[in-house]
Amino acid sequence: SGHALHSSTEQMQQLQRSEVSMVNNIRMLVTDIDRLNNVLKGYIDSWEEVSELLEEESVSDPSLAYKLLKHVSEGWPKVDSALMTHTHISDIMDHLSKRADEELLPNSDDVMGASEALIKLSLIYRVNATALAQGHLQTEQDSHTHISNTLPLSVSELASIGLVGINKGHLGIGVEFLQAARTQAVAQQGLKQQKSLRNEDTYTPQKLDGLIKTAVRVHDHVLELRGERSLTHSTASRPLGTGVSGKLKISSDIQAKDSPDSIIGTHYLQLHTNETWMLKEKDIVEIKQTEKLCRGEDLRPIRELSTLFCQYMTGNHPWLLLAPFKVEVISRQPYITVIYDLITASEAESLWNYTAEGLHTPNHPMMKKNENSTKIDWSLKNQWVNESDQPQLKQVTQRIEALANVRAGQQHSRPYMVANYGLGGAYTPHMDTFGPFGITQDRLYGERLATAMIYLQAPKSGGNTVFPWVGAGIRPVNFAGVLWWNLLDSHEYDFLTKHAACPILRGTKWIANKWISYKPQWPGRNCPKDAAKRITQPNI
Ligand SMILES: O=C(O)CCC(=O)C(=O)O
Ligand SMILES: [Fe+2]
Repeated sequence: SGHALHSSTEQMQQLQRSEVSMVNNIRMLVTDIDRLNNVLKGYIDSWEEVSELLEEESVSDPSLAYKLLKHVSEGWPKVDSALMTHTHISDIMDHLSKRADEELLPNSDDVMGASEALIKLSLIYRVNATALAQGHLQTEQDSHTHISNTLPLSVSELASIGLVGINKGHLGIGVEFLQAARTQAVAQQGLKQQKSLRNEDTYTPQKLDGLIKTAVRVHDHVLELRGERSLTHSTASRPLGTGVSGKLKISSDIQAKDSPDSIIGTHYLQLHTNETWMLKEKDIVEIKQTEKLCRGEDLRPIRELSTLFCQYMTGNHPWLLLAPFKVEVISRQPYITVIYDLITASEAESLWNYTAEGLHTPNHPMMKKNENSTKIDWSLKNQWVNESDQPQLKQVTQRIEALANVRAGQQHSRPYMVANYGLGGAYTPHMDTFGPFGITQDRLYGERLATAMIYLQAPKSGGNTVFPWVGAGIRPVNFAGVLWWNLLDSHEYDFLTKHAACPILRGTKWIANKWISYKPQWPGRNCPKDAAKRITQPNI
């Protein structure tokens, strides 16, 4: 198995740095070998000139003797000094040959991971495959179309990505990439004929036509049978083939008429008691709402949005009277806030620098199964960091403690989880809690009462944190924290806190999570007066 380099942009940057130095070494090696090669070849040539004339007794011939002596006396010092470079050559070769043992190198799994990432990005941000082929990253975000530059993709790259898409069940995207490959192949065919070049691409327009025809047939069939989207597949909203569109009934259209645009808040909680809906519809709605939020939509009605506000807050802590935090209320129920400048730039930087060397693929206890067996998928690498390893974390904890009126220090909770996302890095919808369906728990500190998540580095584009059942999302901002309460004041789970990280489109995303545990809060907090009543606003 590989090192899953694609699941951490930090490790891909490390690879890029090492690649630059490796290629520089290879350049030096080639120069040294060329020089040695030339000198040795010159010596051979010079010898061959002399040796052609040489016969058994011929060194007694004065001119020949002269030539022989000159050949060796002038040539050998050059050979000798050229041979001196062999230590340099073997040093470089030594260095290069150790790379595979000492460094994480990508393999075909990483290329597959990168293809899947491109498919995921296309699906969620509605990337235009034809534009992407030509080096324009055209996406839909914040309800607008964004265009930026990227590298153009070749016919065979487009075709392989398209086939990965189809194999992974993303038929609409797959067909789009195959069509983009075909357009490119046709354009290049003309060009190649002009230059009378041989067509070396294995994907000819004819071959792609065949692939597209089959893929379109499968696409339309799946759309008819299964609809537009499930956890395991996606299609375009309309059939792609000609002729069938008339008789096709489109299930998502019918569904759209009967159900509200979005199912959020108490409406969702009411549906919780309906077992059939929970089994059949919940995951689809969740994924669709997550994807809308990732594109920057807000799913809530204006009447709810109009109750939100920003404010300086102290958490009633005297310490923070001097320097209150800028807090933005993202949602009142559940209570989700963004706390700006929760960490300083230098604290954030030293934390990710510290973590960069020790990143590893997390072993998520709920990786395989989660509530209703939805697969947890996260493309990130992480490390757990203690306050004693990074002393400035103590101050960060103190700020969280003061603002949220909790105990979150090293003796009251687990270390910070510092994570770096990968190519298209995302985290599918999940609760941060161990329960109610989880297989592990924290016997020492109890449930994760609240989550304080800090954006150490915000990606340039994509990577929002979204709450599909709240109908709200957060655009990451450098050094801001997001705080939410996973348990209600009645101590029950708040299912509305289910959240996801949208795939990163561009840039690097580093986060640090402090999970505030349940048990250590008992000495400092009152018991709930009314267990059945939701208490809307905890201390901040
Ligand atoms: O990165 C994000 O936006 C969310 C991260 C998250 O949900 C987690 O680490 O549990
Ligand atoms: Fe989470």
